[in-house]
Amino acid sequence: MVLAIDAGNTRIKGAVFEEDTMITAVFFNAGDLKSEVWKLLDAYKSITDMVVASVRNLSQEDLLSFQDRVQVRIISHSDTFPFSNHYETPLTLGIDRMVLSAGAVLAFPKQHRLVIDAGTCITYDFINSDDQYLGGAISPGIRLRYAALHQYTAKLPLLERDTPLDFIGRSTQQSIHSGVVNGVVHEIDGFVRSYEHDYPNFTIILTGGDAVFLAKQLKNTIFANSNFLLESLNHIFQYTIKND
Ligand SMILES: Nc1ncnc2c1ncn2[C@@H]1O[C@H](COP(=O)(O)OP(=O)(O)OP(=O)(O)O)[C@@H](O)[C@H]1O
Ligand SMILES: CC(C)(CO)[C@@H](O)C(=O)NCCC(=O)O
Ligand SMILES: [K+]
Repeated sequence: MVLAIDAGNTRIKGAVFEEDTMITAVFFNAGDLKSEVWKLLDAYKSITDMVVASVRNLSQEDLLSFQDRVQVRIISHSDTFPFSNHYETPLTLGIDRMVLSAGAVLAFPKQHRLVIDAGTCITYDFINSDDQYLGGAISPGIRLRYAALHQYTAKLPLLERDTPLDFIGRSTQQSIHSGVVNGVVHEIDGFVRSYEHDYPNFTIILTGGDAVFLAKQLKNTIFANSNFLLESLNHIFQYTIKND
């Protein structure tokens, strides 16, 4: 069994895989990494490997403390990925974006793919059918947009994510919901249209903490897979790392 760890900007996600099947998944804060991982290692004695993708500075000491129990593999830029990286600054490309792109190549061979990760940030990653990673975009995520409106103004309240009633916001609250949520929906629909202009056919993968919420509101029929990064970590492990 494999324990996949996705250390995102806001929270950490962990999942246990038996071959291609996810057995369990948990969310926790960075401060609870050690105790939460040990809980899983104790509950699933067959876990032999732990694969970690992190965009944050995790305590190396914490990670190394698991070494006696499992083989710890921290994904880095020097690992082998199933695409050629055409980013102009490949070493600054986020590890999460690299893992998602690798997962897209492995799960959807021989086609153009657009990965949209709606998390703390919204990232767009495009990998063409020749398995060349071209790049994409980074914009603020939904929670970040609500927080920024509140933090950088005197009058705007901090609101929780909610579906806008209409594109015309008829109150301060409705204006904020429309601006943030419809703004993101139009952004995604707009990016998809731009890509469609250059690439008539491509597979869209929508993931991240806001994926399910957004899928309901997008014009395009896009299915959300909230676990795509964890599944990609498992995929990378099964198909590449294990044989290294
Ligand atoms: N319990 C939750 N805690 C935080 N964000 C949540 C939660 N449930 C849904 N969300 C939504 O998920 C988004 C954050 O996504 P996610 O959890 O994927 O971020 P993350 O852990 O920082 O990962 P990443 O850095 O990969 O984006 C927020 O915009 C928020 O609206
Ligand atoms: C954009 C984020 C913060 C999204 O998690 C992460 O992928 C990251 O830190 N990226 C580095 C910059 C880049 O990808 O070009
Ligand atoms: K993200």
